Amino acid sequence: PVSKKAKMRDGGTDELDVCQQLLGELETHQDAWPFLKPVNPKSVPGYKKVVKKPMDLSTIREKIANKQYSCLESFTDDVNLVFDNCERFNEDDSEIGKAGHIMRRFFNKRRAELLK
Ligand SMILES: Cn1cc(C(=O)NCCN2CCCC2)ccc1=O
Repeated sequence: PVSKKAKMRDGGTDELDVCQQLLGELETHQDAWPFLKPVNPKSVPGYKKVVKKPMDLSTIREKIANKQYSCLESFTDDVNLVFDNCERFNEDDSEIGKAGHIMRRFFNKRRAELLK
């Protein structure tokens, strides 16, 4: 049977390259400001109780560095968690709620483009 290692394609962009490319584009997006660092539960009343699994772009950056993502799918799950948490806690027409929708649309569009 083909070993897992054998799946690596020399020189081709593998899944990890796609994750790093996508994360870089998310971090530098003008509407990324609510998502760059973990939400500070002291300065956001109710957040700790409401949001069971906090996630943010700096934590995702750290998980990539620590090789904690096995595939693009596990990376995508954490990115979606950022935006799902945002929808749960913020009104759609709030500044942060609007930023979350913009960022999620941007992510899905760029991911599809990079996988084509
Ligand atoms: C994702 N999210 C973020 C916040 C938030 O206030 N983030 C801090 C944003 N500030 C920008 C410059 C310093 C910090 C609140 C609710 C929420 O769902």
